[in-house]
Amino acid sequence: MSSSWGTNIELSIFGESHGQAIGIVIGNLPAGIQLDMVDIRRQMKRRAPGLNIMSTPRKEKDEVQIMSGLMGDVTTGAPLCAMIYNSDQHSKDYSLLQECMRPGHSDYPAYIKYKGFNDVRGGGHFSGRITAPIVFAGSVAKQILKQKGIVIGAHIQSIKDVYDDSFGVDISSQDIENMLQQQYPTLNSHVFEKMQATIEEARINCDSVGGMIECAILNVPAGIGNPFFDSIESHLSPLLFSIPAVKSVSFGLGEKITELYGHEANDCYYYDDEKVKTKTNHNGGITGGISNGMPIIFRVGIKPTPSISQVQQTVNIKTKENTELEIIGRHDPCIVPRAVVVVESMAALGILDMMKDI
Ligand SMILES: Cc1cc2nc3c(=O)[nH]c(=O)nc-3n(C[C@H](O)[C@H](O)[C@H](O)COP(=O)(O)O)c2cc1C
Ligand SMILES: C=C(O[C@@H]1CC(C(=O)O)=C[C@@H](OP(=O)(O)O)[C@H]1O)C(=O)O
Repeated sequence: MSSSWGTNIELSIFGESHGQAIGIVIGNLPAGIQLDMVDIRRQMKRRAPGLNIMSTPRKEKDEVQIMSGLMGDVTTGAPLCAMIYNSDQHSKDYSLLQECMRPGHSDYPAYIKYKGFNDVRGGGHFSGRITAPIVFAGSVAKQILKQKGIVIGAHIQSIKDVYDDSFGVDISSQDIENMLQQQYPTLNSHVFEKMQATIEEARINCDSVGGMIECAILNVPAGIGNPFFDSIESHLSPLLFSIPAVKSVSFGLGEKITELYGHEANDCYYYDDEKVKTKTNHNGGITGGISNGMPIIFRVGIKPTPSISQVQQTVNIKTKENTELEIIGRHDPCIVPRAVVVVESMAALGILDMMKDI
């Protein structure tokens, strides 16, 4: 398995859900960056499991231990290595899953690829748990970007068929900061109750639900990105698709833009004092693969959590028989609320990697 990424900064993630620890090494960070560890802890808590009934009951503190790259709270320029020890593994929940393949999870393709040696416990290296170190790295990236005025924030766009509003063309940094005061950010403050009820109904029915997350990256100057293979879309998408359970990524209006005429889809320019802006932002702040100075807006679609406790049809890979599976154990009835900060983190890492002069 290769778990490395980056052209400017270098990321290498490691660990398994039921192993001793998970973590990340971040190479090529600038030296002399003062990190706000209180903010990092707050970001880690936005993702941490076990906080309420919308989440897996697995209890992990997700406390980050820095092994290298910091003196005091200031980066030294050496690889920044962060470890998070696992403490609440219930590995016996996975005994049957060594042979009965969970529909929708990585078990079957991973069994084939790794010849049955892969660790299925808690999802092993495929686990959503591996997004904890991503949130650490993303929080560092967000802090570096913030010093350049770049602000990133995401909200729950939908849970199943319950929808929040979408970002407006004139979304400001202050709006993002206000939105992020909520543990589970939405733009319409009334909608989360309905979302929560939808998640709870699925949970009670031994089922799960998915949804969408919308993310805004503000104040990226015009001119970042490249045509073709290293467009902003091309650079961010692999990171976003790396988040377990992500099934779609779209920028601006996404697929909806295909329903419009050209005169509706085009974002017309105007001068606001000396700054060039667009009246609409259907292209999500990117044209020709390059930032145009408007907010970069994208959406990520997350599938319903695969591990559900209803009876499902599957195969036993050892006995080579069709069988039924009732999964026991601890699982998120919906991944979306905990993944909001993961999406922001991936966005921050992708943009930081593209801004080579930072
Ligand atoms: C934050 C987070 C939490 C997750 N929690 C669970 C979970 O409790 N149970 C589960 O089966 N999958 C969970 N997943 C999703 C699986 O890890 C994912 O579906 C699986 O690795 C297969 O990958 P794929 O869905 O991208 O194909 C979670 C994902 C994330 C990002
Ligand atoms: C622990 C986390 O989520 C885990 C993600 C996960 C999966 O299959 O992705 C399966 C579950 O693991 P376990 O069976 O050990 O409880 C979740 O709890 C976390 O996100 O920190």
